[in-house]
Amino acid sequence: MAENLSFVLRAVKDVAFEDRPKPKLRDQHDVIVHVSQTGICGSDVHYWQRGRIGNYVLTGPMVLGHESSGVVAEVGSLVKHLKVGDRVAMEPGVPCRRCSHCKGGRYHNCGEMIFAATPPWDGTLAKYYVNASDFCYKVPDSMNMEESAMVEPVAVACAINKTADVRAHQTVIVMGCGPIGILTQAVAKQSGARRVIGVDIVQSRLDLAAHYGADETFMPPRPVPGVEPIVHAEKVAGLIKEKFNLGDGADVVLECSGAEACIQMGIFATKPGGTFTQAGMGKENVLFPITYVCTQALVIKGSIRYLNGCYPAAIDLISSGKIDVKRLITNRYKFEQAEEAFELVRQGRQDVFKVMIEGVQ
Ligand SMILES: NC(=O)c1ccc[n+]([C@@H]2O[C@H](COP(=O)([O-])OP(=O)(O)OC[C@H]3O[C@@H](n4cnc5c(N)ncnc54)[C@H](O)[C@@H]3O)[C@@H](O)[C@H]2O)c1
Ligand SMILES: OC[C@H](O)C(O)[C@@H](O)CO
Repeated sequence: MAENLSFVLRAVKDVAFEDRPKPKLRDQHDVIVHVSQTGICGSDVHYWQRGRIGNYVLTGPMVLGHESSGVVAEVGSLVKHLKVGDRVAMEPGVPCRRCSHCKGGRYHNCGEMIFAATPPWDGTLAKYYVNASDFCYKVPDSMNMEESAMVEPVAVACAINKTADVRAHQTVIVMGCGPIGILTQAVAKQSGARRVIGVDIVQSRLDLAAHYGADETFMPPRPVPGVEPIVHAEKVAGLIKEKFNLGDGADVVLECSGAEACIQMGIFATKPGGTFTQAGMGKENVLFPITYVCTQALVIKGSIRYLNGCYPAAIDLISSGKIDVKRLITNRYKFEQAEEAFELVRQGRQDVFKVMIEGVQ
C-alpha cells in the first residue's frame, strides 16, 4: 500500500499518481493532516491545461489541490490548540510572517507565501499534507468534511466583500455566477447588502444565483457585430442601471468572472465614487476604461485569496447555516478517479458546479 499517494501534475496536460514520502513536521508548530476532501478550483485545472497563472509557472512536478479539509494525524511539540483526531479546514497559504506586509497585517501580499498547488509548492491532493497549525482551523461537529473543504472558496468570497468594504443597505453587482461569484453574492447578502445583482451569460448559473444569494439576475446581451466591445459594455451597463433602477450605478461592483467584457461593464455600472473590486483572473491585460474611473472618482481594488479573519468568518457562515455550501456540490469522486474529476471540470458542463475528491483512506 502506498505511503502517501499523491495526484501530481508532471507537466502541462500530464498528471499521474505517485507515491511520495509522507511529509515531516518542518517545525514544532506544524501539523500533519490526513486529507479528507478536496474541492477542485479553476486554478488547478488552469495549471493542468496551461502550466501557468500570471507569474506562477510550472517548472517541475507539483501535487495539485488547495481546497481541503482533513483530520490531524500528527502535531508538533509546541502546538497547543490542536490534537490528533481534530477535524480541520486548511488555509492553503502560509506567509513568511517576517516581511513588512506580514508585519503590517496584510499577509496576502507576502512575497514568500507558500501556497498549496501554486508552483513550486505541492498541493493538498495527497494522503497527507503538512501545514502550519495556526493555518488549520478546527471545525464544529455540525460541519462535515465536504463543507469543511468548502471553507476555502467561502473565505475567498469573504475576502472579496471585506476588500470592497460591503456594508448594510448597499446595492452590489457581482459579475460572474460561478462558485466564487455565487458565494460572493451570498456573503454580500450576509454583510447586509440591500440588493445583490448577479450577472452571467449562462442561464443555469443565473438560475442557481437567483436561488442562492442574489436578489436579482441579469444576462448581458451578446456583443453586436461592428460595435466596439467597450462601447457595447457601456451600453450594457446602462441597461443594467435602467432595468434595476440603480440611478447612476451600484455602490459596489465585485468582478468574479475575469472576463474582459465583465470588467468593462462592471466599471461603467459602478456609481460615481463607488467601489469596483477585481477578483476574477482571466486575460492578464485588458482594455480598461481608465478615463471613466478618473472622471467618476471610482475606487478600484484587487482582492487575492484571504485576509485575516476570513477563514473563521467562513466557518461561522457555514456552521450557522447562513451559507449552505452542500447545495453547490454536484459531483463526487474517489481519490483514484482524480483525473476523471479534473476532466469533468475542464469540460465546463452546465450541470457541473463544485466537484469534490475524497481523500485516500
Ligand atoms: N482573487 C482570488 O483570490 C480568487 C480566488 C479563486 C478564484 N479566483 C478567480 O475568480 C474567477 C471565478 O472563479 P470561479 O471558480 O467562480 O470560476 P468559473 O469559471 O466557474 O466562473 C466564472 C463565471 O463567469 C461567467 N462569465 C464568463 N464570461 C462572462 C461574460 N462575458 N459575461 C458574464 N459572465 C461571464 C461564466 O459563465 C462563469 O459562470 C476566476 O477567474 C478565478 O480564477 C480568484
Ligand atoms: O483560491 C485561491 C486561488 O485559487 C489561488 O490564489 C490561485 O487562483 C492563484 O494561485
